[in-house]
Amino acid sequence: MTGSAERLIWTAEDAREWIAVPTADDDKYSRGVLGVITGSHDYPGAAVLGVEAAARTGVGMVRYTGPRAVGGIVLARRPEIVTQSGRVQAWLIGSGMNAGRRTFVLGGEIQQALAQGVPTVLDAGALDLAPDATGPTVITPHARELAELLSPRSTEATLDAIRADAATWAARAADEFAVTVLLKGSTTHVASPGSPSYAVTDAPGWLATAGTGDVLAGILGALLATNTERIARDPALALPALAATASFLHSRAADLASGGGPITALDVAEHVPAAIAALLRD
Ligand SMILES: NC(=O)C1=CN([C@@H]2O[C@H](COP(=O)(O)OP(=O)(O)OC[C@H]3O[C@@H](n4cnc5c(N)ncnc54)[C@H](OP(=O)(O)O)[C@@H]3O)[C@@H](O)[C@H]2O)[C@@H](O)CC1
Ligand SMILES: Nc1ncnc2c1ncn2[C@@H]1O[C@H](COP(=O)(O)OP(=O)(O)O)[C@@H](O)[C@H]1O
Repeated sequence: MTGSAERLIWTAEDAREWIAVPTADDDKYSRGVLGVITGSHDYPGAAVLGVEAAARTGVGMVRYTGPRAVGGIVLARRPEIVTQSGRVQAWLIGSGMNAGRRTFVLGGEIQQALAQGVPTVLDAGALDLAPDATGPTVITPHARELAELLSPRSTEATLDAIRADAATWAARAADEFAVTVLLKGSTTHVASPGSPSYAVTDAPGWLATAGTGDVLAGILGALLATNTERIARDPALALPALAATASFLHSRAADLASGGGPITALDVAEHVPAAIAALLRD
């Protein structure tokens, strides 16, 4: 089995280093534009949640270019979102989509996005595209999705095996696809080829509710879009650090939203600004 045995717990001190705080010289384009292709007729909510989370993580602009009908729903929640195509610094693709129902047109648009080679998050219904990724890429499966992804390549990659040794399987998938892997769960494991592996611990169990993974993908997309220079300089350092930071912020936003009680996914997205402020303040 390949992959690093080293595993580090990601802390607030680590995460703080990866928040790009805007300066007086910044404008919306210099801060970074995140392109988003998510949601579907079946799961429009996933697009709303990811876009909400990205916008609240802090980014110059979010361009939503997923299915047009979904774009109307996204705009109804967030009029700040731009639905015209244009240049982007990073992509978030796949939340709320079904790979088996990808139309020819949508598949072409996703391939065009991937061909740009900019930092990309592949979630849910775009995980099958991990082998096609050309740029710096983070995939964000949960254990079942990772089993589906790996099982054609390894008969050992069962759901039970992955649950029993999540860190090792995250590292194995990272090597297999040459991407950064963020494997979701009560502990989230981040692995990247040639880099140390990180674990994000202490997430509240209340996070186990529909749509919180879509929120995490949005947070990560915004972090990639706002850190493109650091990613270009040293992708092996930056990608796993940004993935672990996204998971850390997600968890802290959930704590703030919860106060010890239940949460919804949208509550988590709404508390991301306070989680970032606390990180920068403390
Ligand atoms: N608001 C939105 O738009 C939201 C949109 N979302 C979007 O949904 C998409 C799919 O996401 P998902 O990972 O949840 O996979 P999903 O195919 O549903 O299930 C996988 C497998 O789980 C199992 N299973 C099912 N029910 C079970 C049960 N009661 N108890 C135990 N097991 C159960 C069942 O397997 P089985 O047990 O049948 O073998 C099933 O095959 C993804 O694109 C995501 O972004 C979500 O984020 C939610 C909010
Ligand atoms: N028991 C748990 N304790 C803490 N966090 C959890 C737990 N179960 C799941 N999570 C987190 O909740 C999120 C669920 O994401 P995901 O499985 O993609 O759900 P969805 O597809 O509904 O958005 C992930 O960030 C995961 O790490």
